[in-house]
Amino acid sequence: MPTFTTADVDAIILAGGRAVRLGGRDKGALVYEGRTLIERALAAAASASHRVVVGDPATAAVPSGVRVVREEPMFSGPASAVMAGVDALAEAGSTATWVFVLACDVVRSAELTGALLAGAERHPDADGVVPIDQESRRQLLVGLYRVSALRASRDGIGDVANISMKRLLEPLSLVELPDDGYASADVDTPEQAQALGIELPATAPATASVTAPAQAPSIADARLLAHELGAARPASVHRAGLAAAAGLTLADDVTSPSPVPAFANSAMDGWAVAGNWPWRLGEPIHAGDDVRHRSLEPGCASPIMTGAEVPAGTWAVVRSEDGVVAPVGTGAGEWELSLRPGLGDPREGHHIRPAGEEAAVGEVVLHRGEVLTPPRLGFAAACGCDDLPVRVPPTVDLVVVGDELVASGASGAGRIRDALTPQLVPLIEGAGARSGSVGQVRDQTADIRAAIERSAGDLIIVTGGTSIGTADHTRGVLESMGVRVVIDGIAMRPGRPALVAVLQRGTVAICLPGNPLAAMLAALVLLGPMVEGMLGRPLTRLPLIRLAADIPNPRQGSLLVPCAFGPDGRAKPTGWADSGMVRGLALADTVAILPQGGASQEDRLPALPLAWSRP
Ligand SMILES: Nc1nc2c(c(=O)[nH]1)N[C@H]1C(S)=C(S)[C@@H](COP(=O)(O)OP(=O)(O)OC[C@H]3O[C@@H](n4cnc5c(N)ncnc54)[C@H](O)[C@@H]3O)O[C@H]1N2
Ligand code: MOO
Repeated sequence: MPTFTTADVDAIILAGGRAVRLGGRDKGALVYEGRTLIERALAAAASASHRVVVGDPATAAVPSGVRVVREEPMFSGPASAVMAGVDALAEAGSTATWVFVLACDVVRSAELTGALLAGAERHPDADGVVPIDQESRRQLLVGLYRVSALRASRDGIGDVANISMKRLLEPLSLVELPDDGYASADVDTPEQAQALGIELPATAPATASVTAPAQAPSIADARLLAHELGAARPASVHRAGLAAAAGLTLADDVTSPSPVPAFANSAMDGWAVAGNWPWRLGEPIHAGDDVRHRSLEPGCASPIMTGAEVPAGTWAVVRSEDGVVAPVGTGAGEWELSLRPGLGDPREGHHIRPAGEEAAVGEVVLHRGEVLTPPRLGFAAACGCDDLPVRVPPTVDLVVVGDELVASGASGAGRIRDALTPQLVPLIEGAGARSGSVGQVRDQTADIRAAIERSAGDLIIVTGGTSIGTADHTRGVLESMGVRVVIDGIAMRPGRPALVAVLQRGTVAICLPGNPLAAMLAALVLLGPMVEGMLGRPLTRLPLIRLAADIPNPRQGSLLVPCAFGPDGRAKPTGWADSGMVRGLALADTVAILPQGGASQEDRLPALPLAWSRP
């Protein structure tokens, strides 16, 4: 039983921030999947007792009955807006214990509200529940908070204008709710809006071409964008036999065609027994025997093998080491079974695996989006499945650009051995995609364009030529092809100049810088999430690691550092980590993501996992 009902819960929709990165547009009025962001947030809190929007009363379009209030002073920040909402709810006569705070730009908050309520029910002493995203950031603007705790915090602080949400929530004891699917992500940039298909009214230029200025997304945002872009691709589905399905992704939920186990069976070698002992011994039962026409009479026992079906009437199974068989009376060829001295009567069902213990007929046993691991294939077989609905892995074509590159032998005399193809092809396969055509092309606009146009892949990876040198043509080629750019640079080094664009025919192109470490790091950020999206898998959460020593990062954006784990489990830089190098990553177990400003040994840092390395 819920400890509180939704009548105890109000909602504050935050819709009044200055959307600076969106060119100052009114975020609440943007339309996602047919509804404005304010409408979506209100719908996410549809069951709330009272709902209030904190935004601009002059422009916010809300249904009748929903109040719009404004924080004082205007634009004094989210904490101030939340408390304006709390006051407005009290004025409206609400006495609810809990309040949802939903920023309208968290377009998928509806996916979280149920879990937030459940979290508050599970933790009755908590002051709030907040999602924690894949980069271990608390998403405070899509939370459920105890109203009295918010008020008490404000009373302690005094003026909440321009204080952070973190500060307002400091005294609250919050429970974290893992948000594995990025449902708590907000729409901050034109790229994110575009990736979601949100049209931006023309108050400011949206990113229309490769050269349009755009803010480089963080690694977290780049992963999210790549995943969303992948997920937007139409799914291709087929049925695969179990052997062929290994490692593929389920396209649909799978229900069990039979109960597991299909029949009640013995968990031990011993005797099936019925009634009181001593039991008279009957015919043995072997695994595979059909016992539908047999039944065990009271006072009888049948020797039974592990896994054999127990006949009707069986009370329990006695293990072979727990029973003693002796001739009956003077020994007329009949035998009886007794329990060893000191053992109590068997309890009903002892050592019997009941039918349907693991799965019932028709029960969903495997879920859409799950990868078919060896144990899941075994489970599918046990359920009686012969083939499964799976997603067809996307094909990824690789175009390696560079006049100087050679495919074999040593570098020298202006020739550089191609060090990317040998690592990108297995990276593609390891991500769950199929490697398609692999070709090297010259630094010529026409050649690069022809390679991209020829590709029949679901995704094209182009390496090299992303920079601004006279021989760097990749950007120009894309521009001339009228692509839609989704990512133009990632706020990280090495790997900053990566580009993600959607061709007019809908195929996605990932352009990686030519420097080998930069290319691999950008590929590690973008490729896995994009393929996960294409396969209908959730976005993998980044693992958290600890450093062996502090590492500074005085420059802008994240610094990516290939590291090896020491015996103490701490990550130590491998060295050889300049953008043009290849050795450092070859020695690495993980890649630490250092935020701007650096990180200390105390921090738990997100890292790019390397699928081939030990954890
Ligand atoms: N004036 C500026 N120059 C550069 C900038 C900049 O901002 N201003 N950015 C630098 C950064 S950061 C990177 S990363 C690189 C990106 O370069 P490109 O994507 O244009 O790549 P290329 O010029 O084609 O090659 C760079 C380097 O990598 C070698 N390479 C290329 N492909 C391979 C391969 N398959 N295997 C091995 N090595 C490869 C190539 O020979 C060059 O040495 O630009 C900086 N410059
Ligand atoms: O970003 Mo470049 O990728 O630093 O080397």
